[in-house]
Amino acid sequence: MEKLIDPFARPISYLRVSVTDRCDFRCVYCMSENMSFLPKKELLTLEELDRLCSGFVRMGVEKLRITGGEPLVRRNILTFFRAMTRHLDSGALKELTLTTNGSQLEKFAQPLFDAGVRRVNISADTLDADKFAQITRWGRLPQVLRGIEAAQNAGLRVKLNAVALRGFNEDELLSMTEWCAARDMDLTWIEVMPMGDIGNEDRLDQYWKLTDLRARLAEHYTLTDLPESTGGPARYVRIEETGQKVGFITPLSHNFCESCNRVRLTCTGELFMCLGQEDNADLRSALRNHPGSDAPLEAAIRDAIRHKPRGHDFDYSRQTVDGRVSRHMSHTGG
Ligand SMILES: Nc1nc2c(ncn2[C@@H]2O[C@H](COP(=O)(O)OP(=O)(O)OP(=O)(O)O)[C@@H](O)[C@H]2O)c(=O)[nH]1
Ligand SMILES: C[S@@+](CC[C@H](N)C(=O)[O-])C[C@H]1O[C@@H](n2cnc3c(N)ncnc32)[C@H](O)[C@@H]1O
Ligand code: SF4
Ligand code: SF4
Repeated sequence: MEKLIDPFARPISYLRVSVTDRCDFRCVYCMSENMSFLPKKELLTLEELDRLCSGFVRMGVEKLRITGGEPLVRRNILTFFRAMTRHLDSGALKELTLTTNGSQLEKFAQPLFDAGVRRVNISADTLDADKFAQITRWGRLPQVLRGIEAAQNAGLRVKLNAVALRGFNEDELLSMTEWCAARDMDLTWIEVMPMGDIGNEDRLDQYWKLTDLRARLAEHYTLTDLPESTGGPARYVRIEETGQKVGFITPLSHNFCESCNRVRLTCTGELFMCLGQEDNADLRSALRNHPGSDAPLEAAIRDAIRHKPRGHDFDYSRQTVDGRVSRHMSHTGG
């Protein structure tokens, strides 16, 4: 079947899927404490998610990243992971992976490995238990640490994702780097993005520029730029002293969109062609209106890809948050 190519000749081979907007944490930069969630009937069923993802795989998607909200709080989510194993077995899908807050990994790490997952990105912005409770509001660090350990014991490669927050985790730059190095884990820093109204938090105050973070790291270690890219916004360096990889996701200070290879599906079946734009296509109707045939769904996907924009419009340069998008990260799936 003909592969998906967008108007800027970028092949679309990576689908990020948000399987729920719910979460057991309330990270201050992501959600308000009294966040309201979608009614269950709005969500795609696991069977519908399977049909959609399988359609994308037939059209050339080779990497599937499951995210949310917290993907592992979606009921029976393992059924979905196990259903995707058939695409790994056939060779059509090269990677099945997830981004998680780690809270449920003690229970899920082994079954995920058994379903074919080999790598997992776990989010943790601090290794201090009190600060962790403060930033996640509802999260508890020891539970996440047990989850990380379970993931490694199951054979999953772990990458830690940390949002760089000025005045919050600046002082942990070296200790977190060393903690990850000691456990053979890579570490990726993310700049905070203007997604969704989360009440009184001001992301401009929280914004810690990664060029500054990198310069501080370079005062202590020898950094070698790595040419590799996963087609996403992360750029990587190797720390020569520890051998580990450190990534920088700089959506605001670096333009990486030219090599974009991804689109994202929300838990309600909207396809967002770009994380930083509002334009989306309703795939749920194409799915529900044609239960017996996948052709209308495939046509809707192709049509959507024809509208993929060149890039995002986030801009902090004038010291106001321009180009912000109104939906939450947990809806689009960070
Ligand atoms: N602006 C922008 N940010 C993105 C995009 N994809 C990922 N991000 C950001 O990067 C964060 C981390 O992404 P991950 O879920 O760990 O995935 P990744 O970095 O693409 O993963 P790998 O490269 O496969 O390891 C996300 O939560 C987003 O904040 C994108 O397409 N555009
Ligand atoms: C939305 S979460 C979904 C998956 C899972 N709940 C987790 O936390 O890993 C995915 C990633 O988005 C990041 N994130 C959430 N809100 C963000 C924001 N406003 N700016 C930058 N990153 C954000 C989180 O830190 C996390 O690494
Ligand atoms: S970043 Fe992840 S863990 Fe934190 S509130 Fe958002 S979805 Fe939940
Ligand atoms: S901002 Fe949009 S175009 Fe740029 S990398 Fe992200 S999804 Fe792709």
